[in-house]
Amino acid sequence: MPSAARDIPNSDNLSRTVSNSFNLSLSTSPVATFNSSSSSLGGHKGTSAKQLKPFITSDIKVLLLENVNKTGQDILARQGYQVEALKSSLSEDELVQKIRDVHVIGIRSKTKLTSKVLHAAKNLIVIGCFCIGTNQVDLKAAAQNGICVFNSPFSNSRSVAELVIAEIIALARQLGDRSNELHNGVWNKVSAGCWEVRGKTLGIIGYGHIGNQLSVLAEAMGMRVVFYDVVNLMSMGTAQQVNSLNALLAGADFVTVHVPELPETQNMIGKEQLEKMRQGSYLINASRGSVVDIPALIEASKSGKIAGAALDVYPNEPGGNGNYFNNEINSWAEDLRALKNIILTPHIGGSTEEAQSAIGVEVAEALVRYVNEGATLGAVNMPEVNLRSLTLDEPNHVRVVYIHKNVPGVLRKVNEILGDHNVDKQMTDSRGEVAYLMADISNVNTSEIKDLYQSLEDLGSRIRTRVLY
Ligand SMILES: NC(=O)C1=CN([C@@H]2O[C@H](COP(=O)(O)OP(=O)(O)OC[C@H]3O[C@@H](n4cnc5c(N)ncnc54)[C@H](O)[C@@H]3O)[C@@H](O)[C@H]2O)C=CC1
Ligand SMILES: O=C(O)CCC(=O)C(=O)O
Repeated sequence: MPSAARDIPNSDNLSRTVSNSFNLSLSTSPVATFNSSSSSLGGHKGTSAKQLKPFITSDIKVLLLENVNKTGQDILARQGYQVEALKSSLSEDELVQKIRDVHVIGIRSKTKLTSKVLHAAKNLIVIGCFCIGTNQVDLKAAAQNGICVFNSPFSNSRSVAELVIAEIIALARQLGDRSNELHNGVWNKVSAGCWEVRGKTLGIIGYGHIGNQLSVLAEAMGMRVVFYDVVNLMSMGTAQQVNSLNALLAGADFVTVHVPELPETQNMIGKEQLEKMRQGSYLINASRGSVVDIPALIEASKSGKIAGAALDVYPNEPGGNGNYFNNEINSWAEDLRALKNIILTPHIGGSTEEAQSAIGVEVAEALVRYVNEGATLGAVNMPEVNLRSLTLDEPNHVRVVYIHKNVPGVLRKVNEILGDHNVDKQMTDSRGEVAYLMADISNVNTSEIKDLYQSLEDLGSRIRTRVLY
């Protein structure tokens, strides 16, 4: 346990030595939070004020699922938090049980944090998605419960782009089939239907972090690149933006999809779109399983319209390694497995040592900053609010974090409460229905902290109050 954790007294004998435990950097001492239950960091409304006490770092319970990289586990453990790391995901029912005591949860793409799970998560203050996609989390329900969500927006983009490059060449040369045949002892030296990629056109749907990287790599191999995106974007190299999905589908030899999972991207590539693609072209999907209609792809492959495809993502993905990918999980799985020149990978686009290590650091640091200092920089469901860290020459300071409903008149009431003290700095911002206020106030007597906390808790607009010091 770090020394700072030992320095932080309980609420019954708060002493000013607490000020010495202000966070100076992420790698040093943590800052305590004034809680609304003995094990929470500002629980849901309705918890008993009698149990108020500041947390010590070893009170913080962190649950990491889906084999979060050791870099991230170590950063959280070094803070003195209790870290439990599991290799697989958990089902909704298992999560509802397990998440009750947890303050911080770290997941990857498979764990579904639904509104039912979040409702059971009475102590949860923050979610770390150790990946790019955040579609697996009900972001709105999280915000409404005062739970901040972080992700890693681009640490695995390059890894995905490199996988797609490998797949473009592998599909063009039917590498998967030749390798399978020879593994089965069959020598089948053919050139029919095998191509160089030089001079071919790559169509990228969704020209974001991954699409950009891919664009550069594909041009370096002599491919022509066109892209379609809902936003007008600057092209990398000599890539050209086209103004419709249909134009992209009709003009590309290889089509690759890199859009987020959204209502608009559901079955974005279905029967109609596959019909618009060039005869003998190829489709790659490493975005989300909901984006491509797989039964339609199976038909297009059987008819020869599509010469090959690479899929890294699926509608229902097994929760952990070793589970079968068969018709019980997706009714078309066995049909898909039987097709020629279809590369099937188990959602490994971002699975490289480099990407996972970088994601571990990035997301764990964001979680620590949020738990210890209340900073929401980079949050995907809350406004971005930050104040410089408190320093040792600011004794008797308290940092107040107040997450509230974004309705008129709240700031006036909050400032009436804070106004009894000296407000040194304050920042507030809103995002949709939720607003986030952070204030550093000085000359606060320890005896006043409980009242300050309770006054904020009693406001009708309150979603979550935290007092860090
Ligand atoms: N297979 C894997 O392991 C991985 C999969 N992913 C998936 O890839 C997706 C894309 O990742 P990034 O490139 O980092 O995201 P990004 O957010 O940087 O780029 C997405 C692009 O798609 C565009 N877009 C959104 N809706 C669209 C629509 N309806 N039509 C056309 N364009 C649209 C956006 O404007 C944006 O330019 C992620 O959301 C995630 O689901 C990400 C990382 C790893
Ligand atoms: O492997 C993972 O953690 C998920 C990768 C992914 O799909 C993402 O980053 O969105």
